[in-house]
Amino acid sequence: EQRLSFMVKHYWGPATRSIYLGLTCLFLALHLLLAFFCLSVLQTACIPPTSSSSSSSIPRADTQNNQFFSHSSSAPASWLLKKLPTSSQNEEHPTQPAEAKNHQAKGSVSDVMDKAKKLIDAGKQTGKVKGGSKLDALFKHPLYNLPRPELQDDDWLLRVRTNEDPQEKKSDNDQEEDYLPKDSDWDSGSHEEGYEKVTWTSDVETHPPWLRFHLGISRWELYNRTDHNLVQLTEYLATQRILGAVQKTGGTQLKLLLSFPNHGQALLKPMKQSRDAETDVNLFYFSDFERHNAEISAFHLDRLLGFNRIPPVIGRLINATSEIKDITTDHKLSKTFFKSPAGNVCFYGHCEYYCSTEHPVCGKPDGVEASLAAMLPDLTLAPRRSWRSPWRRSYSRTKLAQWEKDPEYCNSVKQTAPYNQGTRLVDLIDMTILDFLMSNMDRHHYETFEKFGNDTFLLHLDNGRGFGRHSQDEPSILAPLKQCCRIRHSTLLRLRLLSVPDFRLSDMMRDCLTQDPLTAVAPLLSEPHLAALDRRLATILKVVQTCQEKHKDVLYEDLGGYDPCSRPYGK
Ligand SMILES: Nc1ncnc2c1ncn2[C@@H]1O[C@H](COP(=O)(O)OP(=O)(O)OP(=O)(O)O)[C@@H](O)[C@H]1O
Ligand SMILES: [Mn+2]
Repeated sequence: EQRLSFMVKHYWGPATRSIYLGLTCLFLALHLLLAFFCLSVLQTACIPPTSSSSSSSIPRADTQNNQFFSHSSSAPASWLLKKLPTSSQNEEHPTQPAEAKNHQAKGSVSDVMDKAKKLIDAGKQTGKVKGGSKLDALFKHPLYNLPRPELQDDDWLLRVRTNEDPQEKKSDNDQEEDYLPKDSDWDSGSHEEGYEKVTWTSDVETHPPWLRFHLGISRWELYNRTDHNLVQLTEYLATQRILGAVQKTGGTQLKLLLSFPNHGQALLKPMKQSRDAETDVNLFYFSDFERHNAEISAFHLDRLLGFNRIPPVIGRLINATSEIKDITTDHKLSKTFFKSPAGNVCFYGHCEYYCSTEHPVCGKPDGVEASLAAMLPDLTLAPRRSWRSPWRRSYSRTKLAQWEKDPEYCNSVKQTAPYNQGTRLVDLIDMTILDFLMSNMDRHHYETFEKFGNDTFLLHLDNGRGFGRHSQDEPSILAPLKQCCRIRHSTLLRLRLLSVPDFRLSDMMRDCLTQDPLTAVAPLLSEPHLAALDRRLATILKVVQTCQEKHKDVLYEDLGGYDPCSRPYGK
């Protein structure tokens, strides 16, 4: 430093020197100011205004856990090109985005600072600007950008086989099926009428949105929220020409499998009753109608909670005549079409519940509101396991389930595989929270991808029976949380964030839902349904608080020493 000041003295005049000093002071002052903003913004966002005891319940960790990294979001398929036995082979794959390598540094102090800077900008906007920017600010919050373990090759559900893949690999212990054939195989498929000729290669750029979605599924989530492909996928579902529509078997109510020209598919659930109809109080949960707007809203709610465990769902106005009746190859389905006394096109299909002339799906005159969910990869490529929920209802008008009779029920669940290790129990609690918020009593089963064994997320499929009643809550849905008194730390912090006025869950949901095409017809959730979300969120937070007053190990620590609320600077 002496040398430097000597040089400054030697070469620069006294005037320049004072400018130099002034600039240094300004630089330091700006940094102090920045630090001050970071603290204030992060603290207001993380600590709810009402709870004074809550901050003490957040354990403070002192070290940054360096084993955590976040993974690249932009080009998931490039990770799947093939198994890479050594790191040196990495260089052979120029398709791996440079970004992926840069992301290795994520989770570091500088990264947290980066996020904090962005937050300051976002924080300045909140309150001033309406709607959308609050949602942006929410998703920019560190709680929605937590460092994740770096994904290994076997953390991806599927991978693309490339020409360089040695043939003998198949004879290894490697049992996995490769997702895409070799590039040279592309041309050999037979072509069905209307379907596009497949021109995909291992290059991500050539993949349609549905394929990118499949290739982006990982061990811990169904999609990466920041992946640009999600926007393309939702647009794709909303606009693609419908080439095929057949009834999908499995389950109890009517649903259709749609096919698109580039071989993508969607699961359609039609609107069967007026959108705002509250479920009849005398109907059992298992007799309740499925609602298309519940499927759409559940996707957004799950995403807002930071889970990312529901396949993307959008709303679409379907022409029952030209987009179903005229094109279907399903004769049993086409036979159920009729014209109602009012002159509307109706159909009812074949299924266990509500598939009759008395419960038809009717257009106005042929426009039918429906939810379209992106299809998961075919079961032959990515088999799934279905698990019976330990808190499954009895599905009987008279019998009670074991969990309804035994207050110590959770103790036995906690000792039973797979709930006795890993994240399975807290994953189930996450699902419980989602279900209580939307009042879904119909979660009898859940599914996982077989490939990932027990160390994986739970798919939250089938949400059609949520959002049935806004005037009433269903406390029994919270039984797993109440009985086990266990919750992921990150989940709890996000729930608290969503109860802060700036990020109120109902406001966030309203904003998310306005992005859906069907909002043009009518809001997907009425105001009473949105208000019910805030009320139920408060109930969940109260249940957790009661747990914390009675028990010690309520929080499942998943932040790995990273606490975005108490230590915004890492060190
Ligand atoms: N997006 C999806 N992609 C692929 N398969 C799906 C998707 N959503 C649901 N499924 C599968 O379709 C089956 C039936 O769907 P769903 O559970 O929604 O119908 P349902 O009629 O409500 O069933 P149930 O009466 O059993 O509740 C599910 O078991 C699930 O495995
Ligand atoms: Mn169902």
